[in-house]
Amino acid sequence: SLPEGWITRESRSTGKIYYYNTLTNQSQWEPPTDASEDKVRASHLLVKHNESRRPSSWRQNEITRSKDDALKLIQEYRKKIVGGEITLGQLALEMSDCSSARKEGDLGFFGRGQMQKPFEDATYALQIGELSEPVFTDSGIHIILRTG
Ligand SMILES: N=C(N)NCCC[C@H](NC(=O)[C@@H]1CCC/C1=C\[C@H](COP(=O)(O)O)NC(=O)[C@@H](N)Cc1ccccc1)C(N)=O
Repeated sequence: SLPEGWITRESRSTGKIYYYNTLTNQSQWEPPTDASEDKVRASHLLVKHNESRRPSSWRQNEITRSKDDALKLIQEYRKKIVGGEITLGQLALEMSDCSSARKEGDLGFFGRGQMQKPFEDATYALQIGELSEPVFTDSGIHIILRTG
């Protein structure tokens, strides 16, 4: 069987079978490797903006801040976390535009092929316990803490 989100498709032009991930819209000729062994765990704080793919969240019905303002906010949050003033989880609880806010930003374990590519690559590049720089996805701007 294929890892989560992956299906096989037949190429219209060549009739060859290829692999498509319905979660990330990735497509590739080679069969996706089963990422079950190298899963990671992370918490994140998401700040959405008016160019986000879904500019709405549990916190704010219509999100109108600009991408620049979202980045300024994320940088302020990151400074507070690095300075030890507050933890990412506590800040995510009140400020994250993701539904994982209610779990202090915890996303649980995930493998490759599940999250949007910039988010996945940033998380896999972190050491456990390390906090990312601002990460841009179609959802908005994130700071990510790798926890597992
Ligand atoms: N555990 C999974 N596999 N759930 C599917 C992930 C889908 C994936 N999501 C993302 O890549 C980004 C990065 C992290 C959060 C996220 C986006 C959005 C917020 O952005 P929006 O979609 O409004 O644009 N939050 C989510 O998806 C939440 N279900 C994440 C979550 C919440 C609670 C518990 C676990 C996971 C994607 N391929 O779009």
